[in-house]
Amino acid sequence: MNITMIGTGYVGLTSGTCFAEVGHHVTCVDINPEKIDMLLKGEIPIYEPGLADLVKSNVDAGRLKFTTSTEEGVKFGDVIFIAVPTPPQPDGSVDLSFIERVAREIAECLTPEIGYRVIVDKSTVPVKTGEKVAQTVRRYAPDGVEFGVVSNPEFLREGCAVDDLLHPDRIVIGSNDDKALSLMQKLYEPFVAPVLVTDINSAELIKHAANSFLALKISYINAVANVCEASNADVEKVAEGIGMDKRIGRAFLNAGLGYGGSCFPKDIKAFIAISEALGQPFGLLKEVERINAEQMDRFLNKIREKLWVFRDKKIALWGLAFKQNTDDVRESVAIKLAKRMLEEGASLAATDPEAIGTAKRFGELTGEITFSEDMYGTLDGADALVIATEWPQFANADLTEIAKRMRTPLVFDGRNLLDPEDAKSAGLEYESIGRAAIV
Ligand SMILES: NC(=O)c1ccc[n+]([C@@H]2O[C@H](COP(=O)([O-])OP(=O)(O)OC[C@H]3O[C@@H](n4cnc5c(N)ncnc54)[C@H](O)[C@@H]3O)[C@@H](O)[C@H]2O)c1
Ligand SMILES: O=c1ccn([C@@H]2O[C@H](COP(=O)(O)OP(=O)(O)O[C@H]3O[C@H](CO)[C@@H](O)[C@H](O)[C@H]3O)[C@@H](O)[C@H]2O)c(=O)[nH]1
Repeated sequence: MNITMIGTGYVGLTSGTCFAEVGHHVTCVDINPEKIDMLLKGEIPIYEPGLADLVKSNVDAGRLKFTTSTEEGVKFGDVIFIAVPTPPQPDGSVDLSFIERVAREIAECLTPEIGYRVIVDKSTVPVKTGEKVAQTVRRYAPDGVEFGVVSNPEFLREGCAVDDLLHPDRIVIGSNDDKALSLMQKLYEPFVAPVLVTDINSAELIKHAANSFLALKISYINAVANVCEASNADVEKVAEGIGMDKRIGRAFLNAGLGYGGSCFPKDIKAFIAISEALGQPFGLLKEVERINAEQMDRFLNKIREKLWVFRDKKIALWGLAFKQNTDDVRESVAIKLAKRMLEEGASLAATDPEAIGTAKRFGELTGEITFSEDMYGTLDGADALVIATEWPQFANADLTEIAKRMRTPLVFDGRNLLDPEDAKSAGLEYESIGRAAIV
């Protein structure tokens, strides 16, 4: 089938490429000419394992194209996906202006001669957005145009997006239009995954409810971690023990500095705002947010207790990305932590396997900070090492080398990557989350 992806950001590029990979013909549209120029030159604007090769092979096979023209995209795709940003407004509610604009732009390019089009929302949007999209397209399109509107939320995780897209746990398709639903089922035929068909409102709600539940699991284990610390228990063992119950599962029970990234913080805020607007305040999610914010304060207190003051201390910071296997620093807890330590007068030597460039461009880190690709180099003369992102390189670090390089071998592990006994044997004074400190 012919597919158009409007918005060639993280979701548009990865999912457009995967649709091409399973045999569809895909045109990716973006209003950012620099991004499209890069892609036309064979450069990939984001770091995502496996993506560069997949883009290249599908471009070479003639199944994947890039353009800045929405009109070209609307003429091309029987199915037109919307994958544009849905950022938060200051009050937490969702800014839907990008979606509204795309709905108008699609409408203005539709003609009765083009034939039936399915307009699919892949962006994360509040329940009832599909109804608004349908109204907007109807209002701005010429008479006689035929279209259906679908919600098809995206569940990919950054860092393993290609695998998540090619082998999803489930595909959710929501629409009140039977013709649109049958085209969507045909589109997803090459994927081996259960397909859940719902009405459009339920599909939209599934996305916010799923992300909120995952964030709830993270805050839950972080709250448990605090109880573990107070009782000399080990949160890793507790997570294993509760996770072995199939009804609970071990995934998303990694205690740490809390969740960040471009999705969870904004989507939890959005779901709180949506529920409130519908007259159903969701206090539980406010508590999830509170616990998440508190994790950072608790961790900083832990460092403060040992260092006494941050001023004039050299701290090695391992991690800038919001999680492993990505160069994305949007809403990164590591960046927030770095800002707090810089504000208190520490000097930082930061490293990250992929996110140094994005962190520099992000521009939020000002003060005494240097960046280095050499993770051991950041330790020379350091008063403390702070681990903020769960990269495997950090988990597999040479502990003796860490101890050798530092001025005082104090390690604060915000992602529980190291083994406390191994750290102790290597001569490190080691603090982590929800595990008794080993001195
Ligand atoms: N990043 C993720 O992991 C992820 C996963 C699932 C869902 N989502 C959701 O998907 C949506 C997109 O997220 P993202 O991370 O891909 O965003 P992004 O910022 O990486 O990309 C969005 C792209 O849309 C383009 N754009 C904006 N207006 C446009 C227009 N009128 N026409 C054409 N292009 C336009 C921008 O230039 C940008 O390249 C959001 O709603 C997000 O919540 C994101
Ligand atoms: O046990 C865990 C798991 C994750 N995290 C943190 O949670 C955040 C989000 O991680 P993850 O969910 O893996 O990354 P995202 O790429 O943001 O993916 C989430 O957000 C996407 C956008 O909506 C959804 O599509 C995905 O299903 C959903 O997992 C990161 O800061 C992680 O460090 C933890 O602290 N503990």
